[in-house]
Amino acid sequence: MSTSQRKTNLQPLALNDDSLWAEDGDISAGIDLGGFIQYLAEAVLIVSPDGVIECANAKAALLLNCVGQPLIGRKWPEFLVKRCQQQYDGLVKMVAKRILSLQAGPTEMALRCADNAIKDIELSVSFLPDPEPRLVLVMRDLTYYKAECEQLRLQASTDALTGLANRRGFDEQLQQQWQQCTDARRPLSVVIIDIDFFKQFNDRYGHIQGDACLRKVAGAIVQAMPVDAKMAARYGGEEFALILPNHNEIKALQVARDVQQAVRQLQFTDAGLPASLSVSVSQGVATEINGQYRTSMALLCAADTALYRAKSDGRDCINTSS
Ligand SMILES: Nc1nc2c(ncn2[C@@H]2O[C@H](COP(=O)(O)OP(=O)(O)OP(=O)(O)O)[C@@H](O)[C@H]2O)c(=O)[nH]1
Repeated sequence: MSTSQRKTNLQPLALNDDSLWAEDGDISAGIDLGGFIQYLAEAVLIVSPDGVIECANAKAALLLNCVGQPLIGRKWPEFLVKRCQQQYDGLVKMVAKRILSLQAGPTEMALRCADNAIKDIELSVSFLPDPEPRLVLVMRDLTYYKAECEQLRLQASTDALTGLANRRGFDEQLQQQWQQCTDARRPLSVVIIDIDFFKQFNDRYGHIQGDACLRKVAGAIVQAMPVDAKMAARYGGEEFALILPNHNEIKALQVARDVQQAVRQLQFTDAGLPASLSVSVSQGVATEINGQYRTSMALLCAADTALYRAKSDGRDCINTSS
């Protein structure tokens, strides 16, 4: 390939192609790289192989929270958090040994900006071998993207009506707690809580009031939860569930009694419903303590069976799997 072809056609060539380094031709000859990168939409730095910043565009200064401060001559890796400095050094070493191709990334890294703010970025590194090796770093700010991902992750595991965790959040947390408690041979209890005669409530007062009732019951459950409980979730329509790590059956039963009391005391007069109206819940409790359940799902099934018995025992009561 002629030098003139290479000037206009920057393909990802292999770095172990010795001709790239041996030739005298300047791949960027005629291009004012410092001026050129000012026109780019991305944050771009041009650095020497030992990390000294030679050019930076305005977007890069903005990303590094360095506007109005000198960037040229500073060591670029100092803007990376420690773990990423090692990662970046490794990358450059591989380039020096010509293991990597001309481009690397995008790789997720974290910046420590001039004002010490930490920013997640995606970094792409391209290598300009001629006339002397330089690295072109393109950085994309992931702050907005990460916040949005976190927001979506939270939404995906939250019940919109009550603000409690939903079934997905519950299942994930139960699996985690199951692992931790069984590994450490500590007890783990689950409680399933079901509102009694909720269909009648809906039929009599309407679904809007039914929704308000679900929110009130959720609030009562949260209020009754001990601080070391791991999660209260809306498990289904009018069903809730608790994950109680380090709770043996006696402790879990006490939590269920507290929930029972908190729900019994709920008032609905603020919603214009009769002062005499009360709501109750039936609950099933199951505890894993000595390996009697093989999986978290088996533990949950046992709590569900106990709940079923509480319903047939007349409701507003608590049953255990033992
Ligand atoms: N308002 C409202 N109602 C719901 C929601 N999800 C489920 N439900 C209602 O919950 C009721 C559950 O009825 P059932 O399964 O018969 O249970 P129940 O009437 O509580 O009877 P028992 O559980 O046997 O005491 C149904 O009427 C559903 O429509 C919801 O998000 N909002």
